[in-house]
Amino acid sequence: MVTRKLFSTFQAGFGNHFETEAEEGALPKGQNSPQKCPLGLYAEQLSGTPFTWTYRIWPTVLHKPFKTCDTDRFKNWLTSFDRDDSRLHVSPVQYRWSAQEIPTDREVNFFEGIQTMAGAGGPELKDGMSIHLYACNKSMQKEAFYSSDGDLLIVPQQGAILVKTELGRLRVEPQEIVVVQRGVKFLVEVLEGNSRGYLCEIFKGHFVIPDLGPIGSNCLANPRDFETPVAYYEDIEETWTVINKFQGKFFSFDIHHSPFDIVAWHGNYAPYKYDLRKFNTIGSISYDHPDPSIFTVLTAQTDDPGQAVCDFVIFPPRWLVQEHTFRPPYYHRNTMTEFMGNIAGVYDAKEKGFGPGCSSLHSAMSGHGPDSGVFEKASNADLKPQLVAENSMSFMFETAYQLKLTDYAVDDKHVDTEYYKCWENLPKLFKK
Ligand SMILES: O=C(O)Cc1cc(O)ccc1O
Ligand SMILES: [Fe+2]
Repeated sequence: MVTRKLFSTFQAGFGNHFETEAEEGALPKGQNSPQKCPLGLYAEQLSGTPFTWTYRIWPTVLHKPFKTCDTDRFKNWLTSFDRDDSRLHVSPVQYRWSAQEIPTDREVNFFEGIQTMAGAGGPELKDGMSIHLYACNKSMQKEAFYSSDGDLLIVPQQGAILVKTELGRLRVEPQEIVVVQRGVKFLVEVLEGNSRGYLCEIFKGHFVIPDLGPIGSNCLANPRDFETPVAYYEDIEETWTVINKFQGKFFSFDIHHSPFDIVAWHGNYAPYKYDLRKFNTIGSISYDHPDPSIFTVLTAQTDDPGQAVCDFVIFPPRWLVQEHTFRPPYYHRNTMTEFMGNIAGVYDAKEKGFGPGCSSLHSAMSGHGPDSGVFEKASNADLKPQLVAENSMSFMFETAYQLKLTDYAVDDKHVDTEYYKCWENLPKLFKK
């Protein structure tokens, strides 16, 4: 018999220990591993760490043998950046790229449409991160995926997607993000056809909300605005394939049932989504331009305090009121590496050439800052309160690692080879 339970609710909070059951009484009371689980379910622990206990119709181990996967399907997804690989390039150039094209002549699902841009380290020692674009037009069917390599932060830019995970379902649209952790099986349905966006994969640790320090108890991304799904299951007996990325290689196995068969779970290792429009943005109310670390939504830290595997930072619509200040970003060089993307609208440091879907990279210590048009305007602006980036949303993946670039990223087909020209007209203003 086929049963589909549909729930549209979610659990609010960040990193909470949640418990949820799609059938009454499915969660064991007072213990994790009873001699016999309620409703004849199998107990299976998913340790990330932290941990989640799942109660499912079939344990994960019940599958046909692992096979190596048709590697061509995922050939643009690179994972290990420390290996000697002729497809990787080292460059301090300030890069800007056009949006990834969504194929029109063939069907591509979410994972097949992943195009790696840059990365450092790899999953072997669980240290590093990588950045990708995705572009797809097809929903996945009878096929699910899990990564043994790291956690994925998905930033849709065009097209709402349904992220169906073992622990529940999340509908995610542009201006929202979703995090799916290592090991969690999931598939992606394209709800509006053509879809694209950005991905950050971290091989170390997990994303957390940043410590607020002197900001105190609230602002930035408030914990209650994170949404974790409730349990959802399918009791369907038919052949499914599960694809596994393991140390950058792709494997698969067949199972005789839907992998989305977890009837109840409890724990604090679970996917979540967040609506970037809920971000409580703070800024200077006196003078000067603060570092955009105050716009950090999520951070994954290395072992060195303040050095991030990845800070996920956004540039939402906000008021600028600073007096006697050059209000856009200052010119700077940075020990961190800054990858930026534009989800919607205009980024205030770049009036032209960085439209929605575009990306840029400013690597460690490579100078960058506003283009000459923005410099001219902001140096002479009447400094009344100003709403910037109205209806816009840009973001940055900022990392302490030095990134290597892929063939795609250095190919002139995608690179804005004129990028350097946006600074060329900066005038000499020096007068003795
Ligand atoms: O380079 C960028 O556009 C990102 C950025 C913005 C800002 O306001 C200050 C520093 C910084 O790196
Ligand atoms: Fe910068």
